[in-house]
Amino acid sequence: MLRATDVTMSYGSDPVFRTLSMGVDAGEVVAVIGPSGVGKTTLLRLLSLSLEPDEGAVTLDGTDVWAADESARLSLRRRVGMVFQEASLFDAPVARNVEYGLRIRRPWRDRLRSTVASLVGSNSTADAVHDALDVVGLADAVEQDAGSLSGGEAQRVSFARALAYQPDVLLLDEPTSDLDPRNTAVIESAIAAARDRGIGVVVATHDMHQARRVADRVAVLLDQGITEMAPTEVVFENPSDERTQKFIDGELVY
Ligand SMILES: Nc1ncnc2c1ncn2[C@@H]1O[C@H](COP(=O)(O)OP(=O)(O)OP(=O)(O)O)[C@@H](O)[C@H]1O
Repeated sequence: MLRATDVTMSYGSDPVFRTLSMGVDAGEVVAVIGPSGVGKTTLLRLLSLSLEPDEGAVTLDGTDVWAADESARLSLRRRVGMVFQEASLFDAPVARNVEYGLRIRRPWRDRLRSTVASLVGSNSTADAVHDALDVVGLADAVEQDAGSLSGGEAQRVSFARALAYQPDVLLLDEPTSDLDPRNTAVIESAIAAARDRGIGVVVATHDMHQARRVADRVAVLLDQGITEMAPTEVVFENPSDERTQKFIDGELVY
């Protein structure tokens, strides 16, 4: 569904990727693993359609995103949600924070439709907010002020905000690196719930155990490219690339 093909990318004269290719399909979880500084965040920015590659193509359902005009690109971008390493909520009730994702991401026609629906008593926005919060175990926190949440709860609300508007693809950048095991488990089960709803999920993580727990396929990012992309068991049990094996065995020092 979402694909980067032969992408080359540099910051100034510093190359990050050379002819990198990878993708995610609907209803699967792909984990991107690799050492710190290898380019996981840069890859997610490419997949979020906010960073244009120097060369190569990023396509969503076959449409070349950077060959499309500005308004088509905006529509494509709306189909992709992102959760960052740190939650950034504003000081308002939890429900308002989750709703915010719906408001900024939906095209204006949908927004108008949902405003009209709420006027006639059918409140699809409230349902979507409640449903997304339920997935992260915070349905009871709708009225709570976001400023009073713990770090882990705030991250769960960030996830709910991204989930609420039903993206086709969800990108997660180290979503649990600051969380305790309980909040990590909640986010991991929310990842599975997103997958079960047909969303394609890409999660960048430095935690190989997490990749093993959540992913259907794993992409290994090393040496300015994907050295291996395969079903999770294959990558961990029987990788075909020697560098992948060394990375997984902890023998590659960066
Ligand atoms: N805006 C930028 N301008 C210049 N260089 C950048 C920029 N963003 C990232 N880089 C460099 O590109 C490389 C890849 O960075 P990136 O943040 O994508 O890696 P990462 O794998 O996500 O790292 P980490 O796991 O530490 O977050 C790094 O060398 C980084 O210093």
